[in-house]
Amino acid sequence: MINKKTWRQAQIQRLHTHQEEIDQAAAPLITQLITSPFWAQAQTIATTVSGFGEVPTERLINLARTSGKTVVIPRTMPQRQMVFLPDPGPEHRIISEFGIPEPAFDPAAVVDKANIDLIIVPGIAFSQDHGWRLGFGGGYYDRYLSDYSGTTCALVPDAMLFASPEWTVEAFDIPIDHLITTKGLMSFE
Ligand SMILES: Nc1nc2c(c(=O)[nH]1)N(C=O)[C@@H](CNc1ccc(C(=O)N[C@@H](CCC(=O)O)C(=O)O)cc1)CN2
Ligand SMILES: Nc1ncnc2c1ncn2[C@@H]1O[C@H](COP(=O)(O)OP(=O)(O)OP(=O)(O)O)[C@@H](O)[C@H]1O
Repeated sequence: MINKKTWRQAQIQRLHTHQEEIDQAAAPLITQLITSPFWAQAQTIATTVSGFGEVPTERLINLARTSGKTVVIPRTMPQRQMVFLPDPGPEHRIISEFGIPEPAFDPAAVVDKANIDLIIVPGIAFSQDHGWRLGFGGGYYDRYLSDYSGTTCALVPDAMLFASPEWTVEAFDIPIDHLITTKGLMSFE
């Protein structure tokens, strides 16, 4: 098996060439998400502000807000830690050193992970055998999810879906509970 870093770089390149397909998959994937039981049951939802090669999340953020849910988005912290804060909206986000719009840090506003009902986890590749996930390589979500007990899901366009992991699954990797794919919902709980 080729090394994880090489495989990740190739997959990121691949996603860049599939941006149109990813953008087109967004609407049907989001429809599946908002009609799922775990969406209905979630009051506080964590998602990301998407970048290039990712499923666009802005519409999803708006849909959650208009259905009265609280949307929290990540802020990266030193030592590859991450916290979630309420989304202040597009105009009030601050661009991080990685180029990702984030909420300003306010210790009093950090949302405890026990109070996050559903985390929509970003990634670049997912496996349909067990819901394994590969991200951009920061390890932020693996660390964050290691003691998270709520529900996780991911929006997975075809270019991110693999029959089994083509990358190396490691001891710290946390599988995703529900993959939302163009072939339907795949649950691993
Ligand atoms: N839209 C979005 N926001 C997100 C994530 C995401 O995947 N998507 N994250 C999901 O985790 C967190 C940020 N993830 C990051 C992952 C890696 C690096 C990083 O250090 N990149 C290095 C190269 C890493 C390496 O190859 O070792 C760099 O850019 O130099 C930064 C942020 C939080 N916000
Ligand atoms: N629970 C953890 N505790 C400590 N270190 C961890 C943990 N999980 C992952 N790491 C470290 O983080 C690094 C990156 O992990 P990995 O390659 O799985 O990232 P990723 O899941 O692709 O990225 P991300 O979660 O940021 O999207 C690894 O070198 C690993 O040692």
